[in-house]
Amino acid sequence: MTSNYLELSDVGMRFATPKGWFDALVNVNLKIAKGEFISLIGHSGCGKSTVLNLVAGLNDPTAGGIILDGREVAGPGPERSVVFQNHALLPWLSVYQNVELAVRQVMKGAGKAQIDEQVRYYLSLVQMDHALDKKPHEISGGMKQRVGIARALSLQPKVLLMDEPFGALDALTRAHLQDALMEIQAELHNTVIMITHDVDEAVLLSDRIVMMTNGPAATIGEILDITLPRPRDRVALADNPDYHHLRQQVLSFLYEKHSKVTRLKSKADSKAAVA
Ligand SMILES: Nc1ncnc2c1ncn2[C@@H]1O[C@H](COP(=O)(O)OP(=O)(O)OP(=O)(O)O)[C@@H](O)[C@H]1O
Repeated sequence: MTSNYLELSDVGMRFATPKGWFDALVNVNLKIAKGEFISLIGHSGCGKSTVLNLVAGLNDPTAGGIILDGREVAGPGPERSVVFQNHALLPWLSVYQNVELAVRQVMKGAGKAQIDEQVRYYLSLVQMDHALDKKPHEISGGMKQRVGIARALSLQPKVLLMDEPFGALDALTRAHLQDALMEIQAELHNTVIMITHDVDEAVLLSDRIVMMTNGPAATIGEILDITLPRPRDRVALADNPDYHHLRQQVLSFLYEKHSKVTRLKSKADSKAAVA
């Protein structure tokens, strides 16, 4: 397993604003191995989505660069698919057709039967193969998110990017989707970067948690290895002292080392960052 399948080197992002330049990110360095599940966590506005957008190729970094599987990331591409908090299914297409559209994108020239097999495979992975003909408005928010994940996976991306994928769901639905994602991960071994605000979710799902400092000029503060054995069971973890220790380390980073007080200080610093 190479530890630099995806590599962010000295990445910086500076936005032009009406008040001048705004340094959102500075010196972001991160090496991610193939098949690794990474969570990005940090206070609101610290730059998590900016990192994800850079890896997605939606923005170009203003400093440094990003290499994926030996190639520099330049612009968006199907090898980096994104799942957003609010599913972006096409409302006039059925569940099946929404995934079919993505499958056709990566299986150009494939026969109908081959495409059909792929569409059904990815929808069965997220347990949505019972609702192939339903339209998005006929299914729940959790189901829509499942279809969104199936669609993103069906692109067979080198990296799956998830921006708070379960943020809009109720706690029970969220737990079901986290479990589904862990099962899929065990089967497909995707390389994943997921943004979350949920400490328990980050510890449950991740191989490493990347904790970001507060902006402006945010960067990676600490990286925590989550060594809990897999498969992970949320109920069993509730009694696991290692789980509680890891959880505590994330909470300490967020609320002691980089709490709101630090953020107020950073705000004063921001005047220096906005040239
Ligand atoms: N296009 C832009 N132009 C100017 N500033 C921007 C732009 N995009 C993001 N920013 C600023 O960069 C900083 C990081 O934003 P970003 O959305 O990445 O944070 P985040 O950690 O994802 O926040 P949240 O958790 O609230 O979604 C913020 O201060 C934001 O206002």
